[in-house]
Amino acid sequence: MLKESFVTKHYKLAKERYAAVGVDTDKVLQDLQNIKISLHCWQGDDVAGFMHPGQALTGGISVSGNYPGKATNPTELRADLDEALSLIPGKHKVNLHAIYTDTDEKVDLDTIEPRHFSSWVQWAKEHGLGLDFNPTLFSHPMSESGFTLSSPDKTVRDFWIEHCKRSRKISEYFGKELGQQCVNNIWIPDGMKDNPIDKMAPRERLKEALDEILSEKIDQKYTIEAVEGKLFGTGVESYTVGSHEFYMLYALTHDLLWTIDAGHFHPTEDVSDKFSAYLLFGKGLMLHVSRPVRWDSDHVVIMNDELIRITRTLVRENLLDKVNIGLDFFDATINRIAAWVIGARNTLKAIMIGMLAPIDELKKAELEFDFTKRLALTEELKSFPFGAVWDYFCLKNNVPVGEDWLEEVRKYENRILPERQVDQTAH
Ligand SMILES: C[C@H](O)[C@H](O)[C@@H](O)C(=O)CO
Ligand SMILES: [Mn+2]
Repeated sequence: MLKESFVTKHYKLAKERYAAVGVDTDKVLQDLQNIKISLHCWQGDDVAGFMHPGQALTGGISVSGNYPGKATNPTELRADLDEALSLIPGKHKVNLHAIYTDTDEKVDLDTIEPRHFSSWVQWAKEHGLGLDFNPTLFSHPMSESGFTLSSPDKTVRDFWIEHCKRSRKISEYFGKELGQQCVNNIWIPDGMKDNPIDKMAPRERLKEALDEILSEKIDQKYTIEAVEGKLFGTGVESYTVGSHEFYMLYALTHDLLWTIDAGHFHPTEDVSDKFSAYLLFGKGLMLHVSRPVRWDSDHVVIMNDELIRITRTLVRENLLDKVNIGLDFFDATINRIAAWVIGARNTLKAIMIGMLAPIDELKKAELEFDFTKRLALTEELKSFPFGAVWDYFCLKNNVPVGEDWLEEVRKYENRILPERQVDQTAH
């Protein structure tokens, strides 16, 4: 374990080094303190949820691995989230899916109500957390055809419209109870494995369904819809009804958020390039920070160039108050709590790295066509002592510095998870 005096001494040196290029590290730490990351609950149980135990994961997404000890009920999931959040500096949000109900009642997606999530609200209040929400339009008999809101079958469409309407009410409830806006993110898996004859009709049906879902006005102070497109999913390689262009334009014309999931584009696309293009016209974005490896594989977020490009863009272009940042990955080959901690700490650290730069000076150099200075300075910054600033941020937030958090996860794993293994085999 690093001594407090060691971390402080190193921070002082780093502060001096950054001051030499006009960067105020104390101000950066203040700004970083205000950043909220929405932690996706579904990393804790491999996107299973608690509504329909044993239901297979469908919708063209999949989780690989079978690491022992996954959460099997809301109490366990909240305990795991508590553990993860205790290792992540700052105050954050938790992102729930509709299948994460906490109730003894027999309830389905078209009958859920706010009260089925009251324990989550209670918990969020106790921990000073915000909540986000997602209707779940997959892993259900009504999505078996591969179509939900765009289905040609009216019974199927109506089921999902009802579910999405109810999800809005749950989001509104979260927003009212917690005093902060809840983002209600709609993603549907609809699409076709092979070439369709008609790409227009499913999109017309999706548009009509969304119009119907949103027909009741709800105060955006409490909740706002975000709509998430995708290039393709497994089994729907030829056509995705909710494509990027569809949702970008829907969000723009309906005063909503457009969700950009870093794993949902062609692997060579730079998603950070889309922020300024959209935000010149649109209200805001929901960002799903993920890591696609060759495709939408939902790997745990690491500190790679893609992540840095995303966070640097958010900082340099002053977009942090227009972009809601959430995580979206699911890996069961490693400890699930560690997965949250690694992804969240990396995202925060990458935002901090974006902030640790003489941005005004770099913008001035660019305006003056001094591309030599721009390149020289940005390259030098890559070896500045940002690690010492991060360690100090962790220390100030009373969370473990450096790799010490892993020891905490191991202790939790040894104390808590074996009991679950017994339970899981017993069922
Ligand atoms: C489980 C989520 O709804 C899902 O990850 C969604 O956000 C997505 O990205 C689907 O590929
Ligand atoms: Mn996503």
